[in-house]
Amino acid sequence: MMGKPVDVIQSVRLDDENDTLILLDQTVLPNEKNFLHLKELKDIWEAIYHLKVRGAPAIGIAAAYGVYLGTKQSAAVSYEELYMDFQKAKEYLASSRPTAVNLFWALDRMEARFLKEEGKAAAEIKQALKVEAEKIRAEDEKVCESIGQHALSVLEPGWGILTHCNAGTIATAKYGTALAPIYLGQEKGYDFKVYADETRPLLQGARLTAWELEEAGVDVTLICDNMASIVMKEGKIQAVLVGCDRVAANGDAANKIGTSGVAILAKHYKIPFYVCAPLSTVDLACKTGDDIHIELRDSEEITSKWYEKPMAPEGVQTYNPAFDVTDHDLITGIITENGIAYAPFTESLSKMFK
Ligand SMILES: CSC[C@H]1O[C@H](OP(=O)(O)O)[C@H](O)[C@@H]1O
Repeated sequence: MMGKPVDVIQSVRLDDENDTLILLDQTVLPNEKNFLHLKELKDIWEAIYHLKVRGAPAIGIAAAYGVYLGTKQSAAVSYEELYMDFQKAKEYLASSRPTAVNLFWALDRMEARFLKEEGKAAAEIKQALKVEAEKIRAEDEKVCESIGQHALSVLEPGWGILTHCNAGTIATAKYGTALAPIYLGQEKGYDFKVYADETRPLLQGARLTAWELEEAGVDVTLICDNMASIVMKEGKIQAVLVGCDRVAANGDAANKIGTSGVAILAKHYKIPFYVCAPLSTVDLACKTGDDIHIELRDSEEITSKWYEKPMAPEGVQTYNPAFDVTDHDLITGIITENGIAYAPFTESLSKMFK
C-alpha cells in the first residue's frame, strides 16, 4: 500500500522561551492526541514513570531537556552551587524508571557537558546544557534513520513483519527504531505488511503502533499477543523487528515483556529476529542480560487498567515485569546506526562503537 511518508509527530519538544517541556501524552492515544506542557521536575518525573513519555530514546531526550529545565530554574551563581542543583535534578529524574539505559546515558552525557563548562558563568553553563539536550534529540533522529536504512538491507518488499510493543516515531525523536525501516520502506514503495502485537498489559502495540502506522497509511494488522505463533505458522511473517531498552555486551536484549517469547517462536519457525538498537541503548558495562534490572510495575495494569470493572479477583497476587531479556542466541542480528551486528555479539557489538 503506497502511503504518505510518516507524518512525524515530535513526541518530545522543548519550549525554552516558556521554560516548558512539551510531551505527546502517550497514555491517552489513540483516542486523544494531547500535548502536555510541563515546567516542574516532579511532573516530568511522573510523565516518565506513568509512560506519558515512553520508549528508551524518547525517555532519554525528555530527561535531557528535564535536567536542563531543572538547572535553568536554579538561582545559584557559583559553579559549585549550580552543580549541586544540577546533580539533584539528575538523581531525581534517574529514579523514575530503571531499565531503559537511555535515561541514564542521556543524564550522564548532560553531566559530562556540565563538567566541561567548569569556570564559566551560570548563564553560559545553562546555555551549554540546552545545546547538549538539543544535540541528543537531533542525533537520535539521524540514528533512527540510519537504523532504518541498515534494516532495509535485510528486508524484502511485500514482506510480513511482526513487531512487539511500540518502537516507533513517538518512542524516539523521529522514525523510531523497529518501525524506521517500515517508514523508510514505505517512502520507497516496499509495501510491508506489519503485524502488531497488542502487547499486554499496557497495550503499546494496540494503542500506539497500530495508531502510528494507520496514521502513516502503512498496512498494519493488530493481533493479540497469543496470536504470534499462528501468524508465523501460517507463513504471514518473514521477519520480526523489535526495539530494546538495554542491550548487554553479549547481545542479550531487554525489551517489553513478551519479546523473548516472540523470539523463541521465531527460532522455532526459522524466521529472522532482529533487535533494532541505537548504540545509546547498548550498555557494554552490562556483561549479560542477568545484569539488567527489570522494572516491576503495579497490579492494576494487569487487573483493572483497561476495564470498566476489575477483571480479576480483588487482591489477587500478580507479577508484572515490564520487560524481559531475549537471549543473544535467539537474535539473528542487532541493527545499529553503524551497521548490523551478528553473533558472536561481544565482539561485533563493541566494533559498532568505533
Ligand atoms: C524505541 S524504544 C522502544 C522500547 O521501549 C518500550 O518500553 P516502554 O514502552 O516501557 O517505554 C518497549 O520496550 C519498546 O520496545
